[in-house]
This record gives sequence, C-alpha cells and structure tokens, in this order.
Amino acid sequence: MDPVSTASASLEVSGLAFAYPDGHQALFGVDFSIARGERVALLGPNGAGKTTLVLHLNGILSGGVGSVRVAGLPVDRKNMAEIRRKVGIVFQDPDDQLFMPTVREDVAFGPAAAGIKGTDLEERVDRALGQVGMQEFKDRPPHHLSFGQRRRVAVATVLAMEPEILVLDEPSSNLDPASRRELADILRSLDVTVLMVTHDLPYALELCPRSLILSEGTIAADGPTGELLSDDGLMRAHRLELPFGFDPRSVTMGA
Ligand SMILES: Nc1ncnc2c1ncn2[C@@H]1O[C@H](COP(=O)(O)OP(=O)(O)OP(=O)(O)O)[C@@H](O)[C@H]1O
Repeated sequence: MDPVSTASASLEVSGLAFAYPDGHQALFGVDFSIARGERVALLGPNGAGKTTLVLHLNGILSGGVGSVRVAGLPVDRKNMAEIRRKVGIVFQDPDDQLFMPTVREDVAFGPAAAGIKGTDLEERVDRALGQVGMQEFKDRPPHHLSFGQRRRVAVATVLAMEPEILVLDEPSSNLDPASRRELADILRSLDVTVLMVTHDLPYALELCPRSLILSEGTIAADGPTGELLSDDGLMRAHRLELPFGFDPRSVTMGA
C-alpha cells in the first residue's frame, strides 16, 4: 500500500524496532501509515508483537529504534502530554479503565485532568456518552453495568478526549452477539481513525476495510482485509484461522 502523506496521516510508524530489557527482540523494523479516518485491523498470531507495537503508539514503551508520529507529532518525552491526548487506547478489560463512582465521573476524568471545566466538560461527557448510546446510564456506578455496557463506557472515556486515533485491544472479546453488533455499529458511526487489534477475523472484516498482519515482529502483509483473509497460504503462514465454514468473500463490509 502507498505510504500516506504526512499531511493526512493520523499515524506513521517508521523503522520501529524494539527489544525488551531481557534482550528479547519483539519488533524488527515496522513500517506503516494510517490516513485520517481509516479503520485498520492489526492481526497476527500470539506473540507477534501487537501489544508491543500498540504500547509504542502513546509512549508507554520507548527506547527502541525508529519513529512513531501521531498527526505529524513525534512520540517522544517532550510531546508526551499531547500524545496521550491524541492516542486513545481502549484496553481489553474495561475494568482497567473504569474506577470512579459514576459513569459520568469516569468519562469526565480525562478531560478534567486536561483542564476542561464547567459546561465544556459536561458537553464533552454528554457527547462521548451519546456516541456510544450510554447517556441514560450517566449517574450509574460502572460496576453495576453489564460487561458490554462497561466496554461502551470505556470507549466513551477515550472519546471524551477527542483523540486523533482510537486504538482498541480485542474490542469484541467477551461480548454476546447483540453487544458485538451494537459495538460494531458504534465504531462504524464514529468519525475517528481506528486501529483495532484483534484475533476475531470476522469482526476485522466487518469493520476494517484494511488490515495489517504482524508476524514475528514484522509487517507480513498490508492490504484490503477481504483479500488478506481470502489468501489461504498467507493465513496459514501466519497462523491465522477463520472460524469453520466462514467465507470472507460472503461478507459485505460496512463502509
Ligand atoms: N515484558 C516483556 N519482556 C520480555 N519479552 C516480552 C515482554 N512482553 C512481551 N514479550 C515478548 O515479546 C513478544 C511479543 O509479545 P506481544 O505481547 O507484543 O505479542 P502479541 O502479538 O500482543 O501477542 P498476543 O496476541 O498473545 O497478545 C513475545 O515473544 C513476548 O513473549
């Protein structure tokens, strides 16, 4: 795929290589760009380096070789506050993200810490909860909500920061079919760049026109999701398996 020009790129990763302190090399020169507004799936077998890559996007991990830029801004120590606002990561377990007595306070926490106050803050909270269809739960304690509702609130906590890019780690995990579909509808409706890490290949196909396959710390493929998932040799080579009987050619992707 053609590199995306800096002006329109939400994310540019170039030559990113990283070894953990114990010497284990997890990334070997990763290169890709994501244009503003794209939805991209990051696929790959266990241990491929997906989490290691994601933790570089907002500087939780650093110290390797190469560079990461978010909306043109280098991810480095001096830009860290701005980068943390621009890169919204939704972790797999919503309970890692929800810790306040009410939904409202959880969603307000990030923007309030960034200095937003009063009616501006209330508007942010209402907008973010509206985006995930959770406004009516504003005064509820998050721990009384269903898992699917907690995941939607976790997405709202990140949307309230108005991020440049929304990064989701296994967004469909532990969701029943109705919650899974509702979350897909929500993610499709957002006007934000999305990078979704997932082992759920049908979900990637449903939501992301483009996928990256990360395997053994390198980008093994980058292209239209349907084409990658239909390439049996590629799938086998990188230990990716579709559910039994699932035909990627039969899915019409939502734009
Ligand atoms: N703190 C660490 N120290 C040393 N090696 C690590 C550390 N964390 C991860 N690794 C190793 O780095 C490699 C990449 O791991 P990573 O968690 O990024 O893979 P992943 O693609 O996210 O896997 P999964 O799909 O299982 O979540 C693996 O070999 C893993 O064992």
